[in-house]
Amino acid sequence: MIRAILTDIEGTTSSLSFVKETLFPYARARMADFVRSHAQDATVQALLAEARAAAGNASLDDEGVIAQLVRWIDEDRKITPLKALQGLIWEEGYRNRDFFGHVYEDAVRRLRSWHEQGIALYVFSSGSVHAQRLLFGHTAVGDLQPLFSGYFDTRIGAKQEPCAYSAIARELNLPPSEILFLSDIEGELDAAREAGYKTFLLVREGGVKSSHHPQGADFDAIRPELL
Ligand SMILES: CSCCC(=O)C(=O)COP(=O)(O)O
Ligand SMILES: [Mg+2]
Repeated sequence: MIRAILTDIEGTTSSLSFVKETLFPYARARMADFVRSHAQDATVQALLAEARAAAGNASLDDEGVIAQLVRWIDEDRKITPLKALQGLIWEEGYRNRDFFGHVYEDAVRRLRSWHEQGIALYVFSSGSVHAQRLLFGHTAVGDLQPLFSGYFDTRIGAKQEPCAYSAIARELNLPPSEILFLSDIEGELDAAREAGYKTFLLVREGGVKSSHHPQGADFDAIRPELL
């Protein structure tokens, strides 16, 4: 019996195009100004130090770090300090209503229904926990944060490593076999399955099918017998 559902965001609850065509360009265009204007902020300083470590170059100056961060955005690298900085930049975008967090209608409906049934809902995304809360807190249908019991990002581990899913199960205090993980990426589902989770692949528009995970086009394809 499934007691908790852990969901990915990009390509799963939310469209790839919202992340790649709205969020990423918004942060890319503002990264340099944001870093320069917050260079004295302790949180930003710590993230820049983490970015230098991830780049393997402790002596990079701020302009060098900015250039590295922009390269990572262009390469869609899931580097933890980059993801944290993007979240801080997106905060302004949500606050100014430059965009809403995109969540598919079927995902909103099923998340609400599972929440009503008492199934605990969690998020696991490469986007920072702050960015996850912002996205679900500012959707076109309102604040969806009350549906979720918790959020995880790559600070707990990489999404294609089974140990990340084991660590999340420990945090949830649940056996992995009672957690269903939803994602659009087979490698993430393989890692979750190796950790003992149940899995479901979302094959939304342009998505890639799997030979070995239950799958469907949207959340409505997640049949009650899977839960
Ligand atoms: C939290 S919204 C932005 C998502 C993001 O930055 C990203 O890289 C997508 O990662 P996911 O693990 O949700 O596929
Ligand atoms: Mg995804």
